[in-house]
Amino acid sequence: MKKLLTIAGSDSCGGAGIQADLKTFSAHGVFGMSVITAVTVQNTQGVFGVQDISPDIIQRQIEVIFDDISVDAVKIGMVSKTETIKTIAETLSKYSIQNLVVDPVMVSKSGFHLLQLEAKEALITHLLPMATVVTPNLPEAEVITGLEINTLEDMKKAAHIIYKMGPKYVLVKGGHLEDEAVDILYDGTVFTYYNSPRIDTKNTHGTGCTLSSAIASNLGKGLSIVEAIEKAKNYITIAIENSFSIGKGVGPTHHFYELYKKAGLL
Ligand SMILES: Nc1ncnc2c1ncn2[C@@H]1O[C@H](COP(=O)(O)OP(=O)(O)OP(=O)(O)O)[C@@H](O)[C@H]1O
Ligand SMILES: Cc1ncc(CO)c(N)n1
Repeated sequence: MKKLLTIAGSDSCGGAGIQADLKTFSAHGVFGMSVITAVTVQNTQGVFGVQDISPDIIQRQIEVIFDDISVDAVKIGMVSKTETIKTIAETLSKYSIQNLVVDPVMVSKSGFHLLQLEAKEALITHLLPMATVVTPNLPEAEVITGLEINTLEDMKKAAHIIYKMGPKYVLVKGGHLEDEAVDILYDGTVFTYYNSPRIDTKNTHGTGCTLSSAIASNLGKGLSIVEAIEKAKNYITIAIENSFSIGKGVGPTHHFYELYKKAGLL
């Protein structure tokens, strides 16, 4: 079985963060491992607090995994603050990482800062150059580039600027666009479009975490970047189509829809 690692924050209500990543890994038939960077106090209505894990414990979690297990792909999500980012980058650089998906998580859908404002520079300097692919949503791409992004042309411009920061590929996600959910991949030369109709639901908690973990799973299984994103886009679209309410706010996507259907559990 392929072995996947997520380095991210815990979401107590289970729809985003580490919990979404591990569910996505399981749905892809890969073995999921986790290094927790921060514990959030979170439900479907918002994020109400955060406790960062100490850099030493983050470093040692990463080291014991890589010293023991060969990891086929890594996904990085919520990294909270500068010290955490530097620790992750320094520790990972001691190992040869095959596939690294960096989801530059900044602000939750409810508006909570999951990345401290001053940590943006560290994320750009230390994590983006290590990434196989970086997956900003529109607000994140705006913060990283300083552009205002409203159109597909703006998304392409942003992808170009982010590409220059060092990742091998950039995927600018259009989940925040009005009509269609178009994601654009840039490899330094060619733009590849991934289109899906906009699904009319409020239950989109953890869509970004789920997509980036699905991409990491597919890269870990040896798919090319274009195929890995194509399959991941298909997976997230089905997960959003079958999303559901669990509380009073923004509900999670369905990580296991296809599997449950096959198993007769729906
Ligand atoms: N309503 C929707 N209908 C169809 N696809 C969507 C919708 N919302 C998001 N997506 C898709 O989900 C994926 C994740 O994109 P999105 O921009 O929502 O990430 P995100 O904002 O980082 O998510 P989060 O911060 O909640 O984890 C993309 O492929 C995007 O196109
Ligand atoms: C822990 C965590 N990571 C990422 C996100 C972004 O969806 C979230 N809401 N919570």
